Amino acid sequence: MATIRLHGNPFSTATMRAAASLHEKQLEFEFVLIDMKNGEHKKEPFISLNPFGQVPAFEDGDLKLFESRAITQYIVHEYADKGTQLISKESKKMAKLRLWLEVESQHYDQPASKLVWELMVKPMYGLPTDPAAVEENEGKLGTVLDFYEKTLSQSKYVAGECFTLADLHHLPTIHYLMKTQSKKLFESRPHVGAWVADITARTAWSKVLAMQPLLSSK
Ligand SMILES: N[C@@H](CCC(=O)N[C@@H](CS)C(=O)NCC(=O)O)C(=O)O
Repeated sequence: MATIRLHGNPFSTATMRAAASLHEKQLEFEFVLIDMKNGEHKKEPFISLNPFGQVPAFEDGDLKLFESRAITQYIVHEYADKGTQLISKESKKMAKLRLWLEVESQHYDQPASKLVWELMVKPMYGLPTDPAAVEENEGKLGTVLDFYEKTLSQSKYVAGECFTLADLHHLPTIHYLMKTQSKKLFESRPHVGAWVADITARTAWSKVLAMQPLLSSK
């Protein structure tokens, strides 16, 4: 098998998303650390892998990809017979799964990522949090999570009774938001809270988090 390489930073949500799919699929891969503090993501050789200068980038033999959700989709299709089955062969189940991949990227991710920025990243860099942005995005995320609560009262995972790629895509932002005041948005909705507890307890996810202290010296 050709060497799989994931280029990124272990603290980046998009890198964590791609890494989670590799660990769920029990694939061996080489992690190439991109030192973002020194702007390695804006220079060669990384910029040839992602012209937009954002982590992660990915290689599998002669295939080169960027955009974390495109990377995970490739991994789950190419390695469908390995590790956790994260997609479905049934077209109706797959349609629902695709719908939830869209819900995550088009409705959930924007307020969730803004809250991660305001409540986790800005304080780390000594920048002031904007309370108005927090209030606005907590409101937006709460509305989105009301729909999740309804869905998760009818099925264990967002796209049905099995953990899928649609659940996995949420993990990085949930991980950071559960360390902030915004965790109340998840915990105050009982089915959402149970889903968060379930998906964050996965072995593959603990392997993603284990990449952080090991590589945090750079
Ligand atoms: N949509 C992209 C987003 C990638 C992204 O925003 N990466 C961040 C780290 S999580 C980054 O590289 N930020 C540095 C920058 O934009 O200059 C993906 O999912 O891969």
